[in-house]
Amino acid sequence: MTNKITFIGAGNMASAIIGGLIDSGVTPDDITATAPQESELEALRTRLNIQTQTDNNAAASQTDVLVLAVKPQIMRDVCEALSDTVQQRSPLIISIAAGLDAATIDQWLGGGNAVVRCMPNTPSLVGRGASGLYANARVSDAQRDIATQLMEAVGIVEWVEEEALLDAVTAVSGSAPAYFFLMLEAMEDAAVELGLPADTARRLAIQTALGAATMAQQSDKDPATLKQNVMSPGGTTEQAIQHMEDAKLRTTIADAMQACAKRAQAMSKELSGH
Ligand SMILES: NC(=O)C1=CN([C@@H]2O[C@H](COP(=O)(O)OP(=O)(O)OC[C@H]3O[C@@H](n4cnc5c(N)ncnc54)[C@H](O)[C@@H]3O)[C@@H](O)[C@H]2O)C=CC1
Ligand SMILES: O=C(O)[C@@H]1CCC=N1
Repeated sequence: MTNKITFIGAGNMASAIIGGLIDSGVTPDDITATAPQESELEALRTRLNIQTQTDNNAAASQTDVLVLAVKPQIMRDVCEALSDTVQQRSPLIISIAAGLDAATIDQWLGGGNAVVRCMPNTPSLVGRGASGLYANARVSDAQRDIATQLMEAVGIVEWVEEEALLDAVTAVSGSAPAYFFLMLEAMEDAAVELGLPADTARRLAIQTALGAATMAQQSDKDPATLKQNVMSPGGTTEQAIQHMEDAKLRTTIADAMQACAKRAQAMSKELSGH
């Protein structure tokens, strides 16, 4: 990628993506990150050798790709302050903010922009991210490729052709690392109840999650078959799974994901004002 990329915001998600880009061979000199405080940028500059800037417009005026990586609640102010520069420079806009639609971002940036909306997740920090992407009508095929390359530097990319489906992406991957962390917490606690030391329980549970995910990824069998393969008739796993089914774990997961997607829709209304 020979484009200049600027990140507005240098927090968790921006630094994860920047780290991945550098690992994948992007020249640090081609990457700029901005934040209001020089102190936050200093660590990133020292660690990754990238360019940093406290002035968003100065950074945006030199860039081909502008990644908006600030919290959704301050996005309007940040975009409106950037709109003149963006109108002059016309970079590809990539917003990673939850619950803010492409049309609203475009409008805050003065209109007529190529906007990609991206829903990443925090495992991007370790190169195991999963991102859903949506492009508005102004985004060219070449710009889609740039967005794909950018997010593939930190994990897998899935494009959706309807913007509303990003709410489902938020439910199945954006927010979902937290579901698995909850499962790890609960398994560790239960194993301690069964007598194991907490650190032993944690290591075993984490390795098992990793192993199961790796098997699911590498096997040509679906998760239902892989589950069945662990369950000997009349054995131990059958007891555990029967308990989860009786407790309606599937319904709980479905309800949780519906609530997640609904919150993404509501945030969109609250933040865009329509
Ligand atoms: N954390 C997560 O799991 C996910 C977060 N997101 C989205 O990513 C975006 C960023 O989230 P995080 O990185 O977690 O937040 P964060 O709080 O770690 O980072 C926000 C960054 O914005 C900077 N900032 C604040 N005001 C600014 C301004 N006026 N100009 C430039 N930079 C400014 C902060 O200094 C900080 O570096 C959010 O919109 C969030 O919805 C999306 C998917 C997952
Ligand atoms: O909880 C949130 O709103 C953000 C978006 C997806 C993950 N974290």
